[in-house]
Amino acid sequence: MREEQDMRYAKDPNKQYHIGVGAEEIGPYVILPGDPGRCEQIAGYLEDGVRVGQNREFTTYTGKLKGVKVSVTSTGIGGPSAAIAMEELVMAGAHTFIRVGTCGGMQEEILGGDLIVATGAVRMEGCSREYAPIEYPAVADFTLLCALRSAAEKMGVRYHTGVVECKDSFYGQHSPQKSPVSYELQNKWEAWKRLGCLASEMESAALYTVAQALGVRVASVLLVMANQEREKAGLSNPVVYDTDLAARCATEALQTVIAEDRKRL
Ligand SMILES: O=P(O)(O)O[C@H]1O[C@H](CO)[C@@H](O)[C@H]1O
Ligand SMILES: O=c1cc[nH]c(=O)[nH]1
Repeated sequence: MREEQDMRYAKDPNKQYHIGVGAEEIGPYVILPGDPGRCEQIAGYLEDGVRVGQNREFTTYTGKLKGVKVSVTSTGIGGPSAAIAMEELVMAGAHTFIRVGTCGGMQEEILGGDLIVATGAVRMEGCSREYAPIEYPAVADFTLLCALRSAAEKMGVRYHTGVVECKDSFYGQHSPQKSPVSYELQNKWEAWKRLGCLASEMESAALYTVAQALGVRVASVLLVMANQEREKAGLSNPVVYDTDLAARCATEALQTVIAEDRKRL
């Protein structure tokens, strides 16, 4: 685990430069939503969750689960800001992360409202390449995956486990035909589908790769917002925006992991 602090650019020597919070305010376990607007709702699942920082796209709440400090920090959209959040949280002492996000389904059996527990992520984004050669796989932590799957089972919700695809252009996913490189986007999308990718989103590949580089644990649980493949096939396409199910799954899983860590450490 990385222990040194890199505070060269911090305006306040006790706070990380971008996320605007320091070691005192951060727990070792962190839930990472993309949207800052989701932090308060997720913090509602913590004991005594209070807002401890806000800077740019990074909003942070901290409270407790099973008596252990747990934080919620938003990462914004895309790999670069997610990587910054993770790097600074690790420098502030965090070691275990669960991303709670939204995604778009890619296989016809995946419905809006389902959960995806992402075992791995296709690195079609740019950020992870600055942490590991492209041959290196973006995979989630196995303990966290098991805890997320058990939590989803316990909740009795529809969920799927498998690989998600990550890219940098949201509209390249949804309107690839408009892009000058449509030939590449469309051919790759077809390949990801044939390879069984469950859903598309933007941060897991970077987070999984950065976590490997820094020696920390991460996994993602994602709410399927909609499925463009169902729409294309003329099937019903429910659209669900509320990520509460994914947040509940993440907090349930974290409680298990905290209890296991307590026994182990
Ligand atoms: O809902 P969040 O966590 O932001 O995740 C997904 O939603 C955003 C795009 O709308 C991207 O960040 C994508 O990964
Ligand atoms: O379709 C979607 C939904 C959420 N996030 C994405 O990146 N794509």
